[in-house]
Amino acid sequence: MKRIGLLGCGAIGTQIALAINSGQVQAELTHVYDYDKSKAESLVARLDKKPTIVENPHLLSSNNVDLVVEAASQDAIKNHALSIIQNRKDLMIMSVGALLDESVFDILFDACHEFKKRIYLPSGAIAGLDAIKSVKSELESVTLITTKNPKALAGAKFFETKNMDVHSIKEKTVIFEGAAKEAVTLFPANINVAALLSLAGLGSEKTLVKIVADPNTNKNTHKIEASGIFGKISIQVENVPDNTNPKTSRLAILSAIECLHTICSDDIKIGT
Ligand SMILES: NC(=O)C1=CN([C@@H]2O[C@H](COP(=O)(O)OP(=O)(O)OC[C@H]3O[C@@H](n4cnc5c(N)ncnc54)[C@H](O)[C@@H]3O)[C@@H](O)[C@H]2O)C=CC1
Ligand SMILES: O=C([O-])CC(=O)C(=O)O
Repeated sequence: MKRIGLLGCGAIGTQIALAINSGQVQAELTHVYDYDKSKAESLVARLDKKPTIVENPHLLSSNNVDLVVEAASQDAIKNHALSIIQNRKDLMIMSVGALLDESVFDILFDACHEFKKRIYLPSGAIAGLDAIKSVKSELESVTLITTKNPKALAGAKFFETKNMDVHSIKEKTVIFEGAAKEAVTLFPANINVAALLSLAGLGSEKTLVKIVADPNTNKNTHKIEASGIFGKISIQVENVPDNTNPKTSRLAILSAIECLHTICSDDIKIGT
């Protein structure tokens, strides 16, 4: 059975830990870390089989684990992903936006080859990555239109740079249009899906992102429009937000659990 270390004990990390605890994912959660120790403590209190709370992220991967699951932040990837791979652990990443920094991507790509380790990127809060990957060589345009309630967008760096108060948005408003590369920097906790789409398809400069703030929605909606020699793809998901973190969709959590289940089980793999 695989031994898992968890980096980040918030909305996604908690549900992953509970899925392991219930046996839905056949693995052993052995170590957890969160820079807010109270988050790690409240998570461990909910588990029957208690993992060790480690005092720093390096202890996650220097211990005897097979895979580290990151569900923390882009900074956590920038600061810790390389040492996890160098410690010869596989890594599952939720804060995929960090990989649009080419220096981060290249270093991790090379490290995976050198240390013969894998990085897994679950499909997260979107659908259709299988198709985007398959048509990659024939893609001509990809646009992601993401609509969230302003309260799910609150706190993003974007609002500091624009001197805009998110709570003053009273009607459906396009607040950002630009390349995925810029979107993941300005909305680091909201649009990691744009990074997934970029990495699967046209890259972070050519993947276009539109972010819409809609005070009348209670869903996190992601619409992908892609076209090229192969034809057209149009996929929309209307996600229920997690009840502890409105930025994060329920689908992102379920996708992380399904990805981990696939990694941890020896059976039939469905889909690309
Ligand atoms: N790939 C995808 O489709 C999606 C990715 N995400 C991303 O996944 C990550 C986790 O999401 P949630 O669990 O919803 O967030 P959350 O905010 O509920 O939980 C994150 C936890 O990680 C901890 N944390 C943050 N930075 C840390 C660091 N450098 N070191 C240690 N602990 C750290 C926080 O204290 C918090 O407890 C976020 O970066 C989020 O943006 C979220 C939704 C979809
Ligand atoms: O969960 C979502 O709807 C998307 C999200 O926050 C992200 O990609 O960072």
